[in-house]
Amino acid sequence: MRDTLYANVPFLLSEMPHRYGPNVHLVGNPFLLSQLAKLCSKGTVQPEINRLVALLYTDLVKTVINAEFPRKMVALPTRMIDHTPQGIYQGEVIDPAVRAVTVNIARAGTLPSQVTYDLLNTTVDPVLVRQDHIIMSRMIDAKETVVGSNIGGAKIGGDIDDAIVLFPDPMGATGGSLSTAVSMYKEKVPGTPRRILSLNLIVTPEFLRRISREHPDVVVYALRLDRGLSPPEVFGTIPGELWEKERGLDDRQYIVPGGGGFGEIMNNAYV
Ligand SMILES: O=P(O)(O)OC[C@H]1O[C@H](OP(=O)(O)OP(=O)(O)O)[C@H](O)[C@@H]1O
Repeated sequence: MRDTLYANVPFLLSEMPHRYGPNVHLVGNPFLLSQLAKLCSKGTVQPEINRLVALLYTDLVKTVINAEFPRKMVALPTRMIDHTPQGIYQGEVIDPAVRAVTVNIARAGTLPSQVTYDLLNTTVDPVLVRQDHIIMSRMIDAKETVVGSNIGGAKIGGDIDDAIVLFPDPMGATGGSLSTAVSMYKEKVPGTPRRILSLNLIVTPEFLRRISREHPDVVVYALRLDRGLSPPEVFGTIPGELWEKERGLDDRQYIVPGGGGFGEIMNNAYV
């Protein structure tokens, strides 16, 4: 007789309520919000910056694996099998036979993608895990307003058929970078992905609007929603209720309250 206790393990994601639709998940996690607040504050410099980014992504990726990755039933003998035939764990584990591709959106996405890649390699069969690289930058006009995103080069290591494709990028500001990257995959990389996931530390309502319009199939997991420049009537409302009025970007398309340009602070390069 086998114990079915772990045959169907629930995973309840702690989420902030919102009205952005079912493909947006605003993770509710006080520990991570504390670490993120530290990361965003003025006195935090390297090496603390990268330590915090790595810590936050380690947790966010685990959350996403729990919520999104398929599972399978196993019967794995434990060390006790030498003493008793009952020494077998029977229950669910993350299915190791799933393809996963993490995309490094250089530059702020580089460390998050490396953390994601390393964690995926310890969770599913490493043969099925890949990291791609895209060099991207937001283009600005003479007034320093962001006018689009430009791909300067890419190393794509194969197709994405049936793969879970992850885009771990700290800031979702205008959504231009993610939208351009996802479009490139859809248009130029062969195969139909199983799922496309965006893993962000901070997103804006503007980012969510653009992604949900241009790529409604993308599922977003974010640790924080920033809408600090919204008119007063927005504050206190459930996020997304007054979506058209919500504003998280300043005139230079930086996130408010935000934490500065993460590509800049992580690389100590203020261009
Ligand atoms: O949603 P968007 O408006 O496209 O902005 C977000 C992009 O900007 C940041 O990157 P980083 O500072 O590395 O790049 P940048 O030079 O393009 O700002 C961030 O990590 C995103 O990649």
